[in-house]
Amino acid sequence: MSDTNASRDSGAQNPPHDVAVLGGGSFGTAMTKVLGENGHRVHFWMRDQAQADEIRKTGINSRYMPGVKLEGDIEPTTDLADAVSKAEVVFVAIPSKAFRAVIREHSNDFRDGQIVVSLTKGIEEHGFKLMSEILQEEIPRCQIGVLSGPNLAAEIAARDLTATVIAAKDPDVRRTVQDLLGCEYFRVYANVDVYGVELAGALKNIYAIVAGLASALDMGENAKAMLITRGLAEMSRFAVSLGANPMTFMGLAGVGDLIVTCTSSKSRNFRIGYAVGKGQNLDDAVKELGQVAEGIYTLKLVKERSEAIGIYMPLVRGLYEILYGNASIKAVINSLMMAVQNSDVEFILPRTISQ
Ligand SMILES: NC(=O)c1ccc[n+]([C@@H]2O[C@H](COP(=O)([O-])OP(=O)(O)OC[C@H]3O[C@@H](n4cnc5c(N)ncnc54)[C@H](O)[C@@H]3O)[C@@H](O)[C@H]2O)c1
Ligand SMILES: O=P(O)(O)OC[C@H](O)CO
Repeated sequence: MSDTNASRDSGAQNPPHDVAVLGGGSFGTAMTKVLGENGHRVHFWMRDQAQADEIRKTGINSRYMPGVKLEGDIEPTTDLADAVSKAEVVFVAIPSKAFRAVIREHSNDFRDGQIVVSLTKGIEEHGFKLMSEILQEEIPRCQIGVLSGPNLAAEIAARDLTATVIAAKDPDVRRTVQDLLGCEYFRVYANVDVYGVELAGALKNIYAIVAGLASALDMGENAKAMLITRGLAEMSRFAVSLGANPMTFMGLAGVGDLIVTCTSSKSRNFRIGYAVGKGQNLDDAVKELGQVAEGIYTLKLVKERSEAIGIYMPLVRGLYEILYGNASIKAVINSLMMAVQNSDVEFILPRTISQ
């Protein structure tokens, strides 16, 4: 599908490139739209032939982004090897549960030095691996990056002002992705803390579910602020203990993404929490959503991991008890509010400040 009228009026300065986007869901579609509008030729891979045919014919991915027209030089395809072979840079928006399998099956199709950027905000079940670690293991000869931030797909597709973060060790990767994606409504910041940026994107989904629950129960604005702030403290404590930079959690990929997913019903994780808060059972809520809510899987993994390494995460534990342990929401709230362990200490202050 090619549209000669599609322009780079959105502000990108660099010449057009061939890029691939893997994953035909909401976020793959949103990123394809940005890249197409920036004038790049986008090889947009999805597994469903009918969906690829629809996009080729109408420019619309009606299952995941109804009413949104993809403009520009977009090539929908179900041939992943072909998409990857033509691309200078590959963006991967495949849910974490399927991420490794797809990359492994096609690992020989990637080239030495090819830039591969994960857009996925999840953790692999076995071994607590992040997506960039999977890329490193499966296609070690590629240059790897991670994109994360407060990035609701529907708002990006509507060209609402948005900022994101590209994290990569290599400055060329960071600059290339900034050039490809940046435009008048999409601003791309850079960070070297790949692990922190990526882990923040996965962790915030847990607190979005908590915030959805709180919203369903009409808990009020004070409670919302408490949950977001204590969620930030909890996720930073966990991530820093695993090697992330604490400053990352003060940025877009940390507190920024936490705010947007904890305050918007456009977040699928928030919607799962809301549905459960209104009395729906988790499986039914997931079925009704019909899209991925990574937080329900991340929650289990983070609970196990935090207990294994001795990091105090009361919100994670409480949500786990509600979603997987049949605890009543009221009982969990009560135990969280009355907990004594650590709860009266907001920060462990540096000695110079506390004295
Ligand atoms: N939607 C957003 O606002 C948003 C924003 C930033 C990051 N993300 C992240 O992007 C990732 C993808 O999310 P999404 O919003 O596109 O999900 P989605 O539920 O909208 O779509 C998921 C897509 O993955 C495809 N898929 C599932 N299993 C597959 C497999 N085995 N092989 C190939 N394709 C498969 C589905 O067919 C579908 O096209 C998630 O990790 C999510 O956290 C989403
Ligand atoms: O819809 P969610 O909950 O998967 O959140 C989407 C993005 O991660 C928001 O930045």
